Amino acid sequence: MVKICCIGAGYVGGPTMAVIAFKCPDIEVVVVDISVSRITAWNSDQLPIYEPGLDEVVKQCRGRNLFFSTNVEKHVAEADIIFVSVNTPTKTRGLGAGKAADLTYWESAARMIANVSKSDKIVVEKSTVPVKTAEAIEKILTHNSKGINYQILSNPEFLAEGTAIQDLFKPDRVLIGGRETPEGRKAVQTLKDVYAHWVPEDCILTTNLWSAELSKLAANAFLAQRISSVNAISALCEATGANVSEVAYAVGKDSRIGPKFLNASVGFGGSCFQKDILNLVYICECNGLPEVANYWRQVIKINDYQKSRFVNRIVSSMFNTVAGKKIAVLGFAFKKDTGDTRETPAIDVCKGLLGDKANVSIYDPQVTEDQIQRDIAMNKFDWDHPVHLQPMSPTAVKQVSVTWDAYEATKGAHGVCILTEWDEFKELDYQRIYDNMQKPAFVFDGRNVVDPEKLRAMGFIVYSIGKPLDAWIKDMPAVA
Ligand SMILES: NC(=O)c1ccc[n+]([C@@H]2O[C@H](COP(=O)([O-])OP(=O)(O)OC[C@H]3O[C@@H](n4cnc5c(N)ncnc54)[C@H](O)[C@@H]3O)[C@@H](O)[C@H]2O)c1
Ligand SMILES: O=c1ccn([C@@H]2O[C@H](COP(=O)(O)OP(=O)(O)O[C@H]3O[C@H](CO)[C@@H](O)[C@H](O)[C@H]3O)[C@@H](O)[C@H]2O)c(=O)[nH]1
Repeated sequence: MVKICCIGAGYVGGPTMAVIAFKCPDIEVVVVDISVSRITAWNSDQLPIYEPGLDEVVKQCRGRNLFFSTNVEKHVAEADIIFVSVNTPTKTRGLGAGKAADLTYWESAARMIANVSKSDKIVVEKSTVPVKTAEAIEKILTHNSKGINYQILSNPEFLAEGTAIQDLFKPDRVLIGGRETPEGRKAVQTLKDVYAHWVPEDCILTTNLWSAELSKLAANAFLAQRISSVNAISALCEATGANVSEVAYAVGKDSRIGPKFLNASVGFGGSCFQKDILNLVYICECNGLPEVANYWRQVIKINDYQKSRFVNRIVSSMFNTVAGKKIAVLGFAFKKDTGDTRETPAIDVCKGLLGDKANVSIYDPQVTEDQIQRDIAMNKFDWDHPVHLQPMSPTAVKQVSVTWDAYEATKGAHGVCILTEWDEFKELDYQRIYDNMQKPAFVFDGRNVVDPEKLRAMGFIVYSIGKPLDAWIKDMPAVA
């Protein structure tokens, strides 16, 4: 029986390995992690991450051919194929701080593999890494190899959170990069055979190592660029009376452009886009390509602009001050159908409102108060380290309250901001919300979830990203 071990039981390691175990009953899969609490949760009924469909997949194969363990070294030593899916945060100190990927966790995993291995291994980069990481890893592994043959493959993951199981069951493509040597090709074929259990052959792409590593960064940069493009246009729509949904629809009808990923929003969030673009920017700079670096940096600048533009709209609409006012925030996760808050635009929006002394009352169906308080207090990029290495829970910010009910959050509020596109926010009883709010009652829709005309008929003053402005808001000073 082929044995797979995955180092890192996070948002990627957990679901990807669960699906491999589910689709390949003839393979034993063990997911290992240094975080005891994560592994305990994977072995319980309350999985550490919320992802539609994940519970069923895990229940089907846990204890059969899927195992979660903290015994990292034992399972690495026994495995034929080792996936490495550990954190690759943005560096906060030293050379490349604020841009370059911090490969501390990757390097320590590679050194541990070199120390404990007694048989040949295929080591698979699952984490998103800078181009040429495989070369560095190869050096670490082979430096003291005791005659062991290591083959490094790059197999970046393209799943999106909230749809991870669907994406893994039916991926657009699986990408495998390897060395162009007989041993390298053999290793690529071995991994291809794993995916071939359920992925059609023509969807499994094989390339050289560097193409695979770079394709992951490039794909995320292209995706994020689409959002920044439509968000940039949303600002112009507001200035001119155009409607961003109509513009995006018309633009996306061009088959060369396509309709997906053109939803204007308060800004993109999530653990990947910003981190991976910063990483790309740094690689371009290191390769003497400042123009290319600046081109991609602009995608992040527009994203930051969109978030601050949103906060400024709120403050300027409400007589240029939110001090002492209750602002309800509906949605804190970075997108719907996940409890993940990493780099969520809600953090920046809440910090902006708190900076103007608002009282913020937050409701998200999947995010706990503890998580929200940690996120608001945490320094930039600290979130991307194993949980037990993150700073301890800080003193709670008193101006922030968290509820488990949208009506409670909005009761007595002066304004409501919608920051995540949870389906349930479309179905709320907005008349009830209006009746229980201070007047004038404002809705700031950062996800274009509500029908502005319906809410205006109830009496709300509504701001929807990229949509024609309410007369009230139009009269307020322009903001940036
Ligand atoms: N989240 C996504 O949607 C996504 C998608 C594609 C790629 N990626 C990439 O995959 C990688 C992992 O992302 P994630 O979201 O799963 O992160 P995560 O923080 O959820 O999981 C990483 C896990 O690795 C563990 N870990 C760190 N060092 C370890 C070590 N030396 N030994 C054992 N365990 C160790 C941590 O405790 C943590 O549980 C990153 O490089 C990320 O950029 C993420
Ligand atoms: O039209 C859109 C689409 C997305 N978003 C926002 O963009 C962010 C990212 O969304 P999404 O890409 O769906 O989720 P991620 O889980 O971050 O997935 C991205 O990042 C992963 C990690 O690298 C990749 O594997 C995926 O392919 C890539 O889509 C979220 O805040 C979304 O709300 C928009 O604002 N407008």
